[in-house]
Amino acid sequence: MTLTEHPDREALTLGVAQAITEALGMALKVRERAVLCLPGGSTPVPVFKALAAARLEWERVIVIPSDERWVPADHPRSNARLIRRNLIEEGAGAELIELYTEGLDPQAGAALASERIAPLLPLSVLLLGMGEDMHTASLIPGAEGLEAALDSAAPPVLPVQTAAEARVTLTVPALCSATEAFLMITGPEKREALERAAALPVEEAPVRAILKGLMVHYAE
Ligand SMILES: O=C1O[C@H](COP(=O)(O)O)[C@@H](O)[C@H](O)[C@H]1O
Repeated sequence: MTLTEHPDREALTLGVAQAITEALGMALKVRERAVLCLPGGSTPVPVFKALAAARLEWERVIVIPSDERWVPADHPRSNARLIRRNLIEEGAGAELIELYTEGLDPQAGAALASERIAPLLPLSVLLLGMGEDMHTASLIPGAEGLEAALDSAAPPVLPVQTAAEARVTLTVPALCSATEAFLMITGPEKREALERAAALPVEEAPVRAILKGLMVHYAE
């Protein structure tokens, strides 16, 4: 893991967007279609908007969410909706592959999402966020299904259940397939949490599972 500290959040946004643009450009030189995996949450939204202005062959890029709440595509908590509104509809003409399927429960939905995602692996570029509880994607401490999603033989997508809601998440082997992987965090609480994670069991600090080779970008 490497950590780049940016002077402020604007510099962080520009730095992460530039790093992703360069990584996607490299991927498009060696693959017909590049696969970009993006998180939900509030932190990456400015990056999505900055990326939308990047001069890339977006029609050759496939975007997938790193995880999803089990809610319809137009729900305010949908990560796919967040990506669609702030990246695709802002000008990046990429194809968005959703993890959610209407009419299926999370178990069946995750199995179908695995079938959609498996042929797209390895990921070309991965951007992740992290919560102060050291969760990343929907690898959430204490969630039902976490152990299975951490397993190195897991399928690409699995369901996880928290006390609050049902979710699906890309699993550790799918996330770790990425050629270039970035983690974007803001605020001293998240930085301290990331530092603490290295000494904790992975079940308590799931972000640990993806730290190898990860490029962390941080601003206060
Ligand atoms: O629940 C989620 O939270 C994390 C972190 O979100 P943030 O608002 O603290 O940036 C996010 O990375 C993940 O994709 C999302 O589903």
